[in-house]
Amino acid sequence: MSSYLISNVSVVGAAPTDVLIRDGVVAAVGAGLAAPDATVVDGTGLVALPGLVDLHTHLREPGREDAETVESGSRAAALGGYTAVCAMANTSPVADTAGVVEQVWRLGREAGLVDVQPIGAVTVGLAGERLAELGAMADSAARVRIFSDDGHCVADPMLMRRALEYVKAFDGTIAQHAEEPRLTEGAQMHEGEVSTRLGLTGWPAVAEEAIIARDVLLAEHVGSRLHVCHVSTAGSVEVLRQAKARGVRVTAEVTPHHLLLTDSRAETYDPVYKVNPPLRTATDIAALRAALVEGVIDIVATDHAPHAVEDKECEWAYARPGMLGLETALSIALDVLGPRWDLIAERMSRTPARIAGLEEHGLDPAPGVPANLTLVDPAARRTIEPAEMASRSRNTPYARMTLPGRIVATFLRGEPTVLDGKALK
Ligand SMILES: NC(=O)N[C@@H](CC(=O)O)C(=O)O
Ligand SMILES: [Zn+2]
Ligand SMILES: [Zn+2]
Repeated sequence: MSSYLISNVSVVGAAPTDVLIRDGVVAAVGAGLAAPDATVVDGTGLVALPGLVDLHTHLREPGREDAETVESGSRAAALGGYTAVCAMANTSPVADTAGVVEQVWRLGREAGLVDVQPIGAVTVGLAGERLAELGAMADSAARVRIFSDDGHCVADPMLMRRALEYVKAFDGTIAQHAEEPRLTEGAQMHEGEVSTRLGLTGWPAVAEEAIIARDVLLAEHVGSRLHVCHVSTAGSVEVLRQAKARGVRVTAEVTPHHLLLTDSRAETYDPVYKVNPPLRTATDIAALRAALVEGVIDIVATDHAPHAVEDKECEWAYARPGMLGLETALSIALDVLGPRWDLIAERMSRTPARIAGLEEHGLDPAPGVPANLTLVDPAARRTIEPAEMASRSRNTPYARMTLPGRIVATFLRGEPTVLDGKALK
């Protein structure tokens, strides 16, 4: 295995030092390290972070390889500074058996760009009727610990209770897409002033908040771990705050787009802004940002949702919801939070790794630690060009926006997956 000496780099915002990587682990951290055999990577002006971990990624394989594959999504992730991603189960076939989660896990190993940790479905076919074989997925080579019907809500409270109870045996987590389906029938965007003006059916905040309120009570009742996907409203933050104050075992994520973009984007009728849950208001954004800083929201997760051109470049009502996220998440976080590196490391690497149980990830560079890390140039600014993205899809809401920060290099177990801003595989 090779050795790399990252010189003069700021580790999570601290004063510049050197980081020596050897045999897949961090061998030493300190100023003035000498290693004649090592390849030198000039870290001047760069910040080293523990490799980012995404708890919510759609890779579309199996089934929609035209939109994304495990390999193309892994490349997008590595370019975004990620060393691990959790792949959502709403593929075709659905990842509701040991066979499918093992296939996704194996494809991730073969691509070798990030660790791909499959998430298993909660219910068979995401149909919300009976539990999938959670135990078999947990025992499989993929060692599934997070289960989610994401894209759909586990709306039946009895099924949700059973799922929470079942995963408690192996300290698993149910990740809920919180959307009361009876309140969002035909919904096209956030229910509010803009939807009224545009005449589009609204997706009210209460459809999310009602499910989160129910689920934190269920999780409390059975003593299980609940994770709330893509929290998008100020009211959800208040429900989470109360639950956490009571000691409920709940964690929550917010996406980069819900921290930055408002429902006024729908005025363009450009379906690139159509997403579930929908873009909300400036008031919601302010509450989400504050909650993320405070820790009421634990992590940033991308909800990277690639869609083929024909599913996005059509009339708003027919377009599929979802937007790309992996290649822009760190830039949005930097834009929203500023250069608060410890906070960024906490919300985008350490805590998501802990929630997912990925023990080799989310660790700051220190001697003996697996060398999963990313180097960021905080001074760089780049203009987002959809055609230049590694994803097979083009549905980024940031096209032609100039964003701060650039990923210069990413290391997975001591080997670079990205160098000079370019993927090596
Ligand atoms: N976020 C979305 O709008 N879409 C996701 C599903 C989901 O995360 O709910 C997708 O799979 O496309
Ligand atoms: Zn979802
Ligand atoms: Zn999703």
